Amino acid sequence: MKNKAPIIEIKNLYYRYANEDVLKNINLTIHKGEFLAILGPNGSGKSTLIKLMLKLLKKQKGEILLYGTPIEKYQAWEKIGFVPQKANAFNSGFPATVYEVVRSGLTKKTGMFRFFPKDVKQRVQEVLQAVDMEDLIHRNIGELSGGQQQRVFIARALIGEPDIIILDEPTVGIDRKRVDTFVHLLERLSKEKNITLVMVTHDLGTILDKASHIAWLNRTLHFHGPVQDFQNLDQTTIKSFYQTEFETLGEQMEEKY
Ligand SMILES: Nc1ncnc2c1ncn2[C@@H]1O[C@H](COP(=O)(O)OP(=O)(O)OP(=O)(O)O)[C@@H](O)[C@H]1O
Repeated sequence: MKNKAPIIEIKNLYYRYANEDVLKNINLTIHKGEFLAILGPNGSGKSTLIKLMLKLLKKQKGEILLYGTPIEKYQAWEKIGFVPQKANAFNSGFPATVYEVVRSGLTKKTGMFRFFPKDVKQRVQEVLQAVDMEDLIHRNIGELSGGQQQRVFIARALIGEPDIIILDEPTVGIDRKRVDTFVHLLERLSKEKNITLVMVTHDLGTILDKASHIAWLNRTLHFHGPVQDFQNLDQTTIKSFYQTEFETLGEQMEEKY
């Protein structure tokens, strides 16, 4: 990854909730165009790390640089799209159409006022097309399946023309086959639009042939590197990541858990 610009740099990062150390000495650099999957057991600090990168939590100790700027001073949030955990949890009566949900991704911050209303409609159609959802533009969001709702949220993130999209477990509650299609869509966006992706996931089997890099977190960062290097790790090393709950890597790759 020579000559690729660092987009997110995390240096000596620690985080503590009231009486629990959750992140310890995290050092991680994410470069332009990477598709990074963040993996780790429940409660290992994955969501906390993502929230710190997005300034949804205030940094306590260590450094976070976004495009080379310390996060405290960073302003260009329109470059960073976010798809939160359980975005796909609308009930069928939720009173918003797919069009409205996607349009709501255009905020003052993302430069909505650059667009005339006619152009907004066109932009919504374009991003829905990118996720193969343009036919459902007038449907109510709550009437869609979990996988379809997640695609709408990707479109919502895309409408601000982000440089990077951060996703927190976007595939929870979606069946295996649809997860594969969804992750394939992300991979395509990453390649075609050169969008950097950071995705927290439990779907190791699905992610291994799609992501470019893996970060294995369990309060500390046990591994960070290209996916091929992760696949070449020996089983004793991988076992130490899981601590207690361990199956062979082969089983992990075959089974969704
Ligand atoms: N707001 C909070 N206040 C106190 N403790 C919290 C808070 N949010 C998370 N925690 C604790 O911090 C630890 C890490 O949580 P976090 O959500 O970052 O883990 P995670 O790896 O994303 O977990 P999961 O895979 O289950 O979503 C957990 O023990 C959790 O209980």
